[in-house]
Amino acid sequence: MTDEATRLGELRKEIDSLDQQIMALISKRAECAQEVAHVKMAANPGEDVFFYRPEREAQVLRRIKEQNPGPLADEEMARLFREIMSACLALEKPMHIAFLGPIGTFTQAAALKHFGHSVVSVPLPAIDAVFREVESGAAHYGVVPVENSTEGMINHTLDMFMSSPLKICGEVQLRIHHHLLVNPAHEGQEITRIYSHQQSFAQCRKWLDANRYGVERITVSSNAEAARRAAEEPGTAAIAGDMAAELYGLEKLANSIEDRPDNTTRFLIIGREEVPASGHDKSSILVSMRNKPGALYQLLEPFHKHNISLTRIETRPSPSGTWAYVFYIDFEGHMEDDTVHRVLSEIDDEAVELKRLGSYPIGVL
Ligand SMILES: O=C(O)C(=O)C[C@]1(C(=O)O)C=C[C@@H](O)C=C1
Repeated sequence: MTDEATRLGELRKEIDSLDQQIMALISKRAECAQEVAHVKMAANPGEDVFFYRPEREAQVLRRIKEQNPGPLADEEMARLFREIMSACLALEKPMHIAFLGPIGTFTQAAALKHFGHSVVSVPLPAIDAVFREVESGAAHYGVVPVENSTEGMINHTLDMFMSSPLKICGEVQLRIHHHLLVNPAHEGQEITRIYSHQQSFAQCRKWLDANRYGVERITVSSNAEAARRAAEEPGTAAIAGDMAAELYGLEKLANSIEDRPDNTTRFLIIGREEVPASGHDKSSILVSMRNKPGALYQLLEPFHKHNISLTRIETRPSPSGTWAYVFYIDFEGHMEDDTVHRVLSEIDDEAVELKRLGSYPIGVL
């Protein structure tokens, strides 16, 4: 036997033994999670038990990232534990997650990044359909896009919160890479049409102008739908991501064509329950003020006075017409915190309406 073969043999034996230990530990962990489920059910007989604990999951993943000894990257290690927890939770209760579909969209990728792959993910055709599915109890949680670093807010999602009773239970960010995709079976055909979602066209506008100027751009309902059409129609291409490319067997004619290299979309997790504090949280509110001079100052002053960091403020037109304008505000902290409590009661004194959309762990993955 060569030296290489001997050494490889030793190392593989060690890997086999480590795998066995990892498997035994994961199985023990899964048994623990099953026991957690029994404890939860015994303590709340006949009630709707909350098996999924977003604040606990955030704490576990943060701890993993902090204590990771390497050589695996923190994100990689957290991803592995994300999947272990997802599988453990599925033993407690299989989760149904509604997302803005169809299958293969970035929203599905965000849902799987946040919840892991042991959930049942349910594609729905529109943002309001995702809200309805969760409101009715048909899905445990929903995932919808809320903002993109290149294109700004997804107003439809913001506006849904004006009328929906749902809470924001989490957030997840996804780096968005768009590719120009074609069906390899159509090779040699001149591309005369490009399909994509309106947001993706906007995120790749400069690249398209520089590289495919004059080619007809056809807006469709999602990137996945664009990929489906490109797979079927010769002489067409799609702008979509990896998941859609894989799903429809498309090939990359050009890779990562987004105009900004940091192109990122933030998604919200919507659910029916409020989330307790995880120790590193964010909150969201909707506020309408009277249309008078100094209204915006009055709204922001309590945040400044109590040293609370705002992470976003957006203005939206009022749906009813009785509100002059509506502000959507994200800030650091949890509504259980004393300071946040004080800020909100000061705003409440001045506002026409204050709606608490929820407090949730700042995205870990
Ligand atoms: O700690 C709990 O409450 C659990 O149910 C266990 C566990 C885990 O696997 O760590 C599983 C699911 C929850 O979402 C959070 C954590």
